[in-house]
Amino acid sequence: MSFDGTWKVDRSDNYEKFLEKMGVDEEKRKLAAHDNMKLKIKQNGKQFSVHESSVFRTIDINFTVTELLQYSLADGLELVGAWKLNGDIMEGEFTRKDNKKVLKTTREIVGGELVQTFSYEEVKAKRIFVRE
Ligand SMILES: CCCCCCCCCCCCCC(=O)O
Repeated sequence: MSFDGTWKVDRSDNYEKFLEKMGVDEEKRKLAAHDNMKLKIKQNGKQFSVHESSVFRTIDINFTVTELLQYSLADGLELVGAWKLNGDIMEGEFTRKDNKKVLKTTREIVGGELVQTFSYEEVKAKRIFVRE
């Protein structure tokens, strides 16, 4: 199943607790709960381009699976890591540059929705995106 397309966040599960564990302050957590996140994804084999837009910012990220990628969160926190493909599932493992702790994330198409999971320090969350 292809990730290609424009996806908008529809609902989240435990996302605020995850952000809290990540150290995001309360004001930004409240905003993040209604961030209108959209991901426009294009895949060409192992190469991906992602156009991310939300109330916080709009950025373009290009990466090749398994190759190291630098990614800055909206509050400036920097991550380095890589996505890999495990069958139809994208699996990402990213290390925070500030404290060396690992954030894991996956993307998978489930029933026509894009489900992104997050895991950091035993706290797990999910965001579910629908096609725009
Ligand atoms: C505090 C907010 C946490 C959000 C965590 C996002 C983790 C994403 C990891 C890397 C994303 C690379 C670009 C992409 O594929 O969209």
